[in-house]
Amino acid sequence: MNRMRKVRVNCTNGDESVASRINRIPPSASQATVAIDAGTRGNTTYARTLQRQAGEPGRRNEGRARRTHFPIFKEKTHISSPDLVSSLASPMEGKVFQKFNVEQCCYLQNKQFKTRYQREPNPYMSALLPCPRGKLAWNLNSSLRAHTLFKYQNTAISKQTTFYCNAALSSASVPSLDKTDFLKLQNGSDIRGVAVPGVEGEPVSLHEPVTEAIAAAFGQWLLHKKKAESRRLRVSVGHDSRISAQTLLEAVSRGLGVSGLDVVQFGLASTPAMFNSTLTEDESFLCPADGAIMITASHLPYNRNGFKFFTSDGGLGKVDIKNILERAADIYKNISDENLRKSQTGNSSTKKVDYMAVYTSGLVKAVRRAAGDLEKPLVGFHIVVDAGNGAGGFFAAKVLEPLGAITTGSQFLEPDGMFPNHIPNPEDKTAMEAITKAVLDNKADLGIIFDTDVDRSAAVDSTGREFNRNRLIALLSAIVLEEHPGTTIVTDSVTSDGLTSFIEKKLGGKHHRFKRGYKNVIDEAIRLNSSGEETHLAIETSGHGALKENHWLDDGAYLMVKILNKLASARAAGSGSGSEVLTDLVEGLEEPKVALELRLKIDKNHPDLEGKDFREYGETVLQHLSNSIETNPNLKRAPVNYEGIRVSGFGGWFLLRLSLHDPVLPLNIEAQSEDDAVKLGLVVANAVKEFNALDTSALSKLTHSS
Ligand SMILES: O=P(O)(O)OC[C@H]1O[C@H](O)[C@H](O)[C@@H](O)[C@@H]1O
Repeated sequence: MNRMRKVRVNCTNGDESVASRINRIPPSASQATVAIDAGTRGNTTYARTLQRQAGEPGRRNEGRARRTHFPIFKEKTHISSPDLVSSLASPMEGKVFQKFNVEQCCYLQNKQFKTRYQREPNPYMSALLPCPRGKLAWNLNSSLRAHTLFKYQNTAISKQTTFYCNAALSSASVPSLDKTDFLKLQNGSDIRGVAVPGVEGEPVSLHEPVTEAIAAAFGQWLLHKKKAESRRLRVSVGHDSRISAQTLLEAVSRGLGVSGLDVVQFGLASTPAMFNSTLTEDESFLCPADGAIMITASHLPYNRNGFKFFTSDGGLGKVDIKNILERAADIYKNISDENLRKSQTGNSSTKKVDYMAVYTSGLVKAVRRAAGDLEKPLVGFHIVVDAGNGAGGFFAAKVLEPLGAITTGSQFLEPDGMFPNHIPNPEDKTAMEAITKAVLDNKADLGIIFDTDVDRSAAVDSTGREFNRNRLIALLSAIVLEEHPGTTIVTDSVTSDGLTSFIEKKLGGKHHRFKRGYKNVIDEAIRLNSSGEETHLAIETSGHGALKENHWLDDGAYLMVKILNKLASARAAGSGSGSEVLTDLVEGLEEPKVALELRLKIDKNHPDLEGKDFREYGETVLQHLSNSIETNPNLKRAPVNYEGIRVSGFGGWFLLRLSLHDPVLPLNIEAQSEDDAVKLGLVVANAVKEFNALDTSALSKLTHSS
C-alpha cells in the first residue's frame, strides 16, 4: 500500500495539469512522465518578477514587479500555486486522496531550497518548508497546476524534476459540506465563490471537489432537461483570465465526465461566446454545444471565481441554479475517487477547439454587413481598446483590425488574472479614466472598454466624453429606435428620469424601466415580446445589454458592434467620419448635475434583526420609508415602479431598494444641485434613522456635507 510512486515531471508547453496526468497513472506504475505547461502570459509575468527578485534578469514588463507572494523552488521547477500551497498547508480543506511526502519532495527536488527560504522567508514558503518529519496531505485532484509550475527560463537546466508521492489512499477526513454550504455559492443566476486562498477572512469555498460536483450536477440537469439518457451530450467550457481558471477548467471537465458528458474546451473565452456556442451550427467546431459553462467571476477580485451556465434557451435562471447546487450537494456526498478516475478513462471525451475564431468572425461579418458588405469599413478610424487584462483583448486584433481600424494605444489586452492595472469594469471610475486617457493621449476616434468576461462594455468619444450608464443606454436606444421606430426599450431600475424623456420625447420610443439585474431585464424584454409588446433592446446601466437581433445574448462586444455599425454606415453614406456621429445621437439627453449611489449595509448579526433574514429587515425599512413619503407634499411616488421605493421631488429623484445579492440597500439619488441631493438624502435619512442595523454613515456624510 505504501509503495512510493515516482513521477518524472517534464516541462513543456502542454496545458494539462500535472494533477490530472498523475491521476491517470495506474497505481501499479513505478515511473511516469508528466508534462507541465510553462504557463499563461500572466503567470509568465510572475515568473519574470520572481526571476528579478532572485537577482536574475527578467525579460519584459520590467515595471510591474509587484507580486511577491509566490514561493520559489530555486532550481528546476517552481511551485507557485497558492492553492497547492493551501492544500499542503491545510490538508483538511479538500478531499484527500493521497499523501505527498513534502520533505522528501523538497529535499530531492532542490537542495538549495532551504538556503533560499532562510534568505527570503515568506508565508507560502513556510507552508512548504521541508517540515518537521511531516507528511502533509496532498489533494491529488488539487492543482499542481500546469501554469503554476514553471522553470527559470534563463537557466540551462535539465527539463526534468522528480516528485515522489506514495500511492496509498488517505483516510484523512473529507470536509463535510452540506446543501446549505452549496446554496451559499448561489449569486442570483450565477455561482460565485472564493477559489484562491490568501485573502484574510475569505476562505476558499470553490474547492476542486466542489467544482467537480457542480459540473457533474449541471451534467445531470442537462441530461434531464434534454431527456437525453441515450444521446451523447456535449458541453463547451471556457474561462476568463483569472489565476484559478485552469484549475477549475480541469475540475469542471472531470465533473462533466462523471455525468458521462463530452467536454469541449475553448480556453480563454468570453461569456457571450459561450452562449453563442449553443447556437452555432458547425460540426467542425463541435457546435452546437448542448450546454455551455463559463468560468468567471466577472469584475470581482482575483481570488474569486464562479460559473455561468447556458443552453440554447439562454442563461440559466435562479431556480435552475438552485436545483444544480442541490444536486451538487448530493453528488458531493457520493462522488468517489473511483468515479473521477472512471470519468477520465471512461467514454467521455475532452476536446479543444478555437471557438473564439468563430465568434469573432461573426462580429466582423455583422459590421461588414451593416456597411453594405465593405471588406474594411473602419479604415481610417483609430479605436483604442482597454480589456483590463480580462478576456476581451481579442477585440482589437480579431475584430477591429480585420475591419481596417487602427488600434495602436490599446491597453491591458494581455490576460492577467491579478488585474494589475485597474478593475475590468466599465462601472469603475478608475477604469473609465484609464480608457478616457488612452483616447485623448492617442487622439483616437473612439475608446472601447470591457469587463473581465466581456458581457459588459462602455465607450468614450474622441473628446473624452463617456458613453456609459444612462448615456450608453441613450446611444443604443437611438440606434435601435432608428431601426425599429416606436419600439420599447427595457432598462434596469436605476435609470434616470432624463433617459425616460429622451427615449419617449426625443426618440419616440417607450421606456420600460424594470428591475436591476441583467437577467431580469432580458427576461422582461422576452416576456414583453411574447405578450405582444415589441421590444428590441434590454440594457442595464451596468453595461450589460442584449438585442433581439442577437438572440437576446447578453453581449458587451455586440453592443460595441452596434456602435461600430453606426460609425461605418455613417462613413459609407458620407454623413460623418468620426465619433461625433455618436455624440450627436445623444444630443438632448438631460443629465443631472449630481448622480450618486450610496450602499447602506445591513448588519446581518445585529440584534435588531431578531434572527430574521436581512431581506425581511430590508423590506421593513422600505415599508417604513414608503409610509413616511405619503405625508410629504414635496414628494411623489413613481407611478410605475418594479423594485424598491422610487420618489420624485426637489427637481430630482431617489430610489432605495434591496441589492440583488448583498445585505445592502443601495440608494441612488439624482438632482440638479448638491442642495437638492442633500434634501432627498434627508428624506431617506429621517425615515431610516430608527433602524440600527442599517449603516447610514454614507448618508450622514452626504446630509452633513451642506
Ligand atoms: O443589486 P446590486 O447589488 O446593485 O447588484 C446588481 C448587479 O448585480 C450583478 O452584478 C449583475 O450582473 C448585474 O446585472 C446587476 O445589475
